[in-house]
Amino acid sequence: MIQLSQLKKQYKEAIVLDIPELEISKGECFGLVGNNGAGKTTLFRIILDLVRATSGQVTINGVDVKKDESWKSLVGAYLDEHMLLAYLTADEYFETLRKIYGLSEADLKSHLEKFTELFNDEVLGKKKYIRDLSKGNLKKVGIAAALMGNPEVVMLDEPFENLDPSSQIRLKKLILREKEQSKITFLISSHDLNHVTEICDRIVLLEKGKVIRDLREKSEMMSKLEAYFTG
Ligand SMILES: Nc1ncnc2c1ncn2[C@@H]1O[C@H](COP(=O)(O)OP(=O)(O)OP(=O)(O)O)[C@@H](O)[C@H]1O
Repeated sequence: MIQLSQLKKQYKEAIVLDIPELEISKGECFGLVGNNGAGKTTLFRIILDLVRATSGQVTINGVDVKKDESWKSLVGAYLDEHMLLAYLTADEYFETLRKIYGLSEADLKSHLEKFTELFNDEVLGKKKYIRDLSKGNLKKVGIAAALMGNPEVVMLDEPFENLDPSSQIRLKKLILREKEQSKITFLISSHDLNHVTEICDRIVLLEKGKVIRDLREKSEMMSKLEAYFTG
């Protein structure tokens, strides 16, 4: 589904990403971990063509993301609040996306119903601009937006960050449900090893831009990651 080849990103002298080969299969829940500055966000930005790699390429369903826009209809992403429209309320924002994605009002209603628990009555119908929402509620809006329009791939950068414990548990359930029902390919970066190992089938560990572990065996993910991070 997503193929990285000979991917390198360099800022002046510093090589911040160096991934010779990596394939993410359809329906996989792919977790990305690594310490601050390891290159997780840079990798997500390159996949979304928000940042250009110094060399190498990313393809989604065989399409080079920097040469063709067709992959964009398959992908939903929430990396940070810059992806939102801060001057709208959450309801106005979802309504705007509904029109962009060509969904019916009923489609939008049924999509947002999936987020009732996660929103916890703090997001919809509030007459509050997105810019005035708490960091956790901003994140919830971004995640709900990323999952709109039946994407085949959903990329979430640090989805658990700033969420209260109840919301973290609700989000985990929601991702697991979507993964089961919609066969979405998830790419999730996280510093929360418990959450990411619980929901992901595969964890890639980045260190200084390089893949140093590619863990697919659920039973040993946590121990291998703990061994690395306690190093
Ligand atoms: N525009 C830029 N100019 C120079 N260096 C950059 C730029 N963007 C990112 N970097 C560097 O690239 C490296 C990787 O950063 P990145 O944000 O991808 O890491 P990360 O794994 O997402 O970190 P964190 O866990 O802190 O979010 C860092 O050393 C960062 O300073």
